Amino acid sequence: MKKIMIGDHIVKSFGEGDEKRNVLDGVTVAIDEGEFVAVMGPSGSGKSTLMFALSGTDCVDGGQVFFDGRNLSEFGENELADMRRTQMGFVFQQPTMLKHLNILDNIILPSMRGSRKNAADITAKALALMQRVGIAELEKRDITQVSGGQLQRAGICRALMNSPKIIFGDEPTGALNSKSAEEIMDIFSEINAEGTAIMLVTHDAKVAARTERIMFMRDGAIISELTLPKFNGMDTDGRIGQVTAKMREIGI
Ligand SMILES: Nc1ncnc2c1ncn2[C@@H]1O[C@H](COP(=O)(O)OP(=O)(O)OP(=O)(O)O)[C@@H](O)[C@H]1O
Repeated sequence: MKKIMIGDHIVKSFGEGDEKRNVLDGVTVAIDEGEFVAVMGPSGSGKSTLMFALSGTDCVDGGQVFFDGRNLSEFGENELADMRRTQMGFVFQQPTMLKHLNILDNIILPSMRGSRKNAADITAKALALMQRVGIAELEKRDITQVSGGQLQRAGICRALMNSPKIIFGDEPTGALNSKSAEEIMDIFSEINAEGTAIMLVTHDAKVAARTERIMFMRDGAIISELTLPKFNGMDTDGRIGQVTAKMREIGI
């Protein structure tokens, strides 16, 4: 299977002089095309830092990162930003949206920038995505007039606008109630079933149990992994049980 993302002995440090410490301490990780992975670990173990390093959002202090076969260090700053915008999707705990724009405009705005596609095509794509995730009727709504779950669906639409090869999600269900979280995970499962790789950082065993490989981090290193069959809607409790048992075993 071709690797879409490779991190080879990534080192990332913060601080200066005596205060300097490695938040990622030589992490090696590879994600297959179309794979669905989760990263778990205690607060401060380096999960988000790993995600930012792999996505080229932050530069690394050591090691190398490859996306789709290309070393990120070969990219200029603009090219890297362009690649992130067109080939990667990002979903955060709280989608950052502009208050003076409605939901639809927030979804299409990043795609309008520097795009060769015309505005009508971009809008049509956004409306199709909104339909798909169940928020079609909210296109003209203000972002303050929708629920957290609806806003997160809009965030997912925005992330999908350019048909990315990989989606990075940092606690995408962290601010949602359990029903909304499950619905959002259903959407991620669907997106993954269509071939998009997904990497989610999560503290939630229920979320991780929907993926097919969980990397467990502690102190800037991946200390263990758990692989599961691709989720097909069955045996949810058994999968959650496996994740929690593994967490207990490694003391997370
Ligand atoms: N820009 C920064 N400057 C200095 N230290 C940082 C910076 N970003 C992260 N850190 C430190 O790096 C460590 C790892 O942070 P990171 O956000 O990756 O952890 P995490 O595992 O995602 O935690 P959480 O589950 O709480 O989100 C933490 O100790 C954090 O304080």
